[in-house]
Amino acid sequence: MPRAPKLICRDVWKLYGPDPVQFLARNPSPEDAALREAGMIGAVRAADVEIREGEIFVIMGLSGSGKSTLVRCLSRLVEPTGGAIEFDGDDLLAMSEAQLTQLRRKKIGMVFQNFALLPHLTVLQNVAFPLEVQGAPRAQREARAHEMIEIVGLKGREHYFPRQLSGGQQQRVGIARSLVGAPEIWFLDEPFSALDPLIRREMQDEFLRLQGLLHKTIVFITHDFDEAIRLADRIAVMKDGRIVQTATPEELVLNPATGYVAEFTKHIPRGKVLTTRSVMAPLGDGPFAGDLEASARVADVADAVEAAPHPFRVIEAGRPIGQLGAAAVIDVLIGRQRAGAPA
Ligand SMILES: Nc1ncnc2c1ncn2[C@@H]1O[C@H](COP(=O)(O)OP(=O)(O)OP(=O)(O)O)[C@@H](O)[C@H]1O
Repeated sequence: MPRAPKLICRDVWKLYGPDPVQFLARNPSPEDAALREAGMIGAVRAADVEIREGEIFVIMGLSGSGKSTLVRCLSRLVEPTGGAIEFDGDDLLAMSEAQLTQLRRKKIGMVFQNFALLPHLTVLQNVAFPLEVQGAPRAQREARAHEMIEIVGLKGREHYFPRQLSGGQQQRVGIARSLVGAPEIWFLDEPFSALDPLIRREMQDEFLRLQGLLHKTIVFITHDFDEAIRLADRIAVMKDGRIVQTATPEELVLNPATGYVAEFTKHIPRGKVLTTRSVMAPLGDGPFAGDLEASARVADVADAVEAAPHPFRVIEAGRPIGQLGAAAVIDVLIGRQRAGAPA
């Protein structure tokens, strides 16, 4: 079902250099050479993004590609040089400082790579802090903070200080704090990149569990394509300030728009990304071993399909649309392409 757009940005630019607003007015769509000549850095260039309600939208790109600058433009922590941004249908760029402060306090939650906790406050005080800034009464803010601490699995550690917690636990505090004001949109800027790989994976699972409970609209920055495909509904790939492709993980792998995107997707195990829908064969007469959802990932159904004596039917919206047998699953898992095969 198509979801309503929550945040839309059109032709957003952020240039650093001498008099960027004037420069962009004179050159509405400057290419590399024009930027270089004028001594400009094109941190974000002509970004078009539509973030839909309830989706996990991942912005992926290497260091310096413009991810953080773009996300900061989306909350106007950085002032865009040009373009248009709408938040819930309101013109973000027309808002006053006071309106922006309200918006950031009430509707936006943020989590950062370095946790950004206040070292002299306890877990409880850190999590309750945004509500304190808003002037909520103590009992109310502590009750709400306790709720969030429990939801991120830190019950019992309310009175610890950040230095007494592991990195993963500190980030849980950061997550709880970002959620305490019940934001409508949640920005996470490389939240797990300071964590070691095992904890990082655990936190990704935890994040997906939380999203299953909370259904937030999420903008998640990462430079790690593996992380992006695990978490994303859609991914925008950035390079040199530009968004080179916005697509589902599956579309990125099947139809990379550029060689650059193809390079990123090359090492991804296809079974983790491809769905049964994109690798199924036309529906035969049976017999069938059972039914699979069209949106299920091949890796998740591989064991069942391989062990069964017959193919499975692939079902979409309650109707069979194709079939999937062991040979096709094995092709995906070992990366073998057959002539005429769908993927
Ligand atoms: N205040 C600034 N002044 C000048 N250039 C800047 C400024 N902020 C960012 N840039 C430049 O803009 C480009 C994009 O930076 P940005 O931090 O958005 O990239 P990123 O993809 O988030 O990188 P990272 O993953 O390393 O955080 C970089 O070339 C950076 O040097």
